[in-house]
Amino acid sequence: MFGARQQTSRDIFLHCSLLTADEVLILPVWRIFHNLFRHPLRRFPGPLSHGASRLPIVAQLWRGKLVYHLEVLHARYGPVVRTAPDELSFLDTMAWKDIYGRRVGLTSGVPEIPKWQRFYRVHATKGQTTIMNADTELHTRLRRQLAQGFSERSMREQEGIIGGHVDLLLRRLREGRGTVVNMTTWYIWTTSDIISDLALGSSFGCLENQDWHPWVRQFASSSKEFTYISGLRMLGLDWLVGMILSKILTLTAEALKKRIAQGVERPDLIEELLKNLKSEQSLDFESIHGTARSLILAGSETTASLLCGVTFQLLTNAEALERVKKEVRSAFSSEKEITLLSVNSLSYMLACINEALRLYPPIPSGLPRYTPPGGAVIAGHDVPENTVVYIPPVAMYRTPMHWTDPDSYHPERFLNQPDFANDHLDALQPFSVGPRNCIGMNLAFAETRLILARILFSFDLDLSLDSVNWLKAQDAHFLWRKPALNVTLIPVPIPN
Ligand code: HEM
Repeated sequence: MFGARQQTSRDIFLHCSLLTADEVLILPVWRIFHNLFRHPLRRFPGPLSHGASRLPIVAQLWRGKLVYHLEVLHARYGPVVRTAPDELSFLDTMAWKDIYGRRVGLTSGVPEIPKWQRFYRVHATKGQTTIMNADTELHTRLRRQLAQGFSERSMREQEGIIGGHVDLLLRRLREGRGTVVNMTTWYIWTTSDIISDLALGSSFGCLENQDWHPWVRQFASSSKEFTYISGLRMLGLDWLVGMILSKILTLTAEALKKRIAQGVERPDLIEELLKNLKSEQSLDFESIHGTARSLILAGSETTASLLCGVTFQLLTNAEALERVKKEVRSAFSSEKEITLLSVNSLSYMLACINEALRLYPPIPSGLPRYTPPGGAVIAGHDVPENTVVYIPPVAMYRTPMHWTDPDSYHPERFLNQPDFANDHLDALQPFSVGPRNCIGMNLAFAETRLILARILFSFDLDLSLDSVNWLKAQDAHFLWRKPALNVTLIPVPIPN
């Protein structure tokens, strides 16, 4: 009996070692064979190596070069490319609506294509659900409750909070008169202070202290880690992710608890979520906390990138800089006149911002969706179920398929100039489209317009020599890894 048990254990051990060998050798070979010769996506164009395995894409992601790599692949293989065994990348403008623009709910009859959770779970703590990764039902609820905080009316009420931080930024920049300042840092500090004030009820205080808040510093330096985690998930190594996540995520729970304890009405982004905290419809604390953190993650680095991008483009395009300065300085006679509302009349400056979004989209990486049972039709292609699909923004915004002189900065393309009549302006969707598009778009535009107009009104700017190549070959780890953007600011005399 004992012998038989021993025999069984040995059998199991042998079997396990065979299985391991299987996994290491036979399964991958079989899988590669399957991916290349039997997989339903085999008819789509793309490099053999990418059709065989996801490793080449993950390697580019980890190197921070994926956004450029996708540009090269599309230039070589056309508007649809098989970028991994079960993955397609699209450059057709119709794909925006087909991938992201599905309507939720019975009236439309077409459900949304869900987010690819292997990618989206990365930003949550273990098991935590946020607006970014919630299923359709919870997402609809969260979005409805948050929408109020992002309405036109709320933004007018928030002007005091936003304006206060912008005033402080301008004061700090004046203090450094004539010296070289790193605008990357000032912009990140400003947008982080604004969004923390609006999402948590108290500001991180970076501008006040002229120093990094630990959370902001951690996020600014952790985008690379997020990409590593993302890649591990894509390769199916979730257990490793669990170990790493708990180390790099800091919780903002304390600030939120204080905001709840205050109990006051405040025109911020989470007022509506907190009002319902005690009702049956309410979300639990962790979901609110996760969502508040998502707001900060989504709203700080992105808006700072847009500000950096437009500043850099203007400082390297003298004609555009002169024209936008003239527009701003002739529209206002004092800083006080520059408000969230009044900046909307600056049509050339708005075109400059749009063109900066094209050449430097704050979210340069594709946002992956996963086709549901039955598959989907995308840009006229029948795509089978369980396929990862996305639009790669950098490739989309720089392809000659959609843009005249795509690598140069021409704000005029957004002002109906005949030279750019063949441009496909609807290819540019930096805030995405559909039910999961950016809820903070108006806020991002408002902050960017206000800050840019105030800076252009108050300073002459000069790019430092060491920042002339700021944009060239910047790595993208989901978000850009922005180096220092060094600029000299000369205060313009204030008119009497
Ligand atoms: C220039 C700045 C910004 C850009 C380019 C941008 C872009 C985007 C994009 C492309 C998405 C879709 C993400 C996806 O499909 O996974 C998104 C979602 C989101 N953004 Fe923004 N964003 C910006 C600023 C902001 C700001 C200031 C906030 C304010 C809190 C914000 C909050 C959000 C939220 C909460 C979502 C998720 C929406 C949902 O799932 O319903 N974003 N953003």
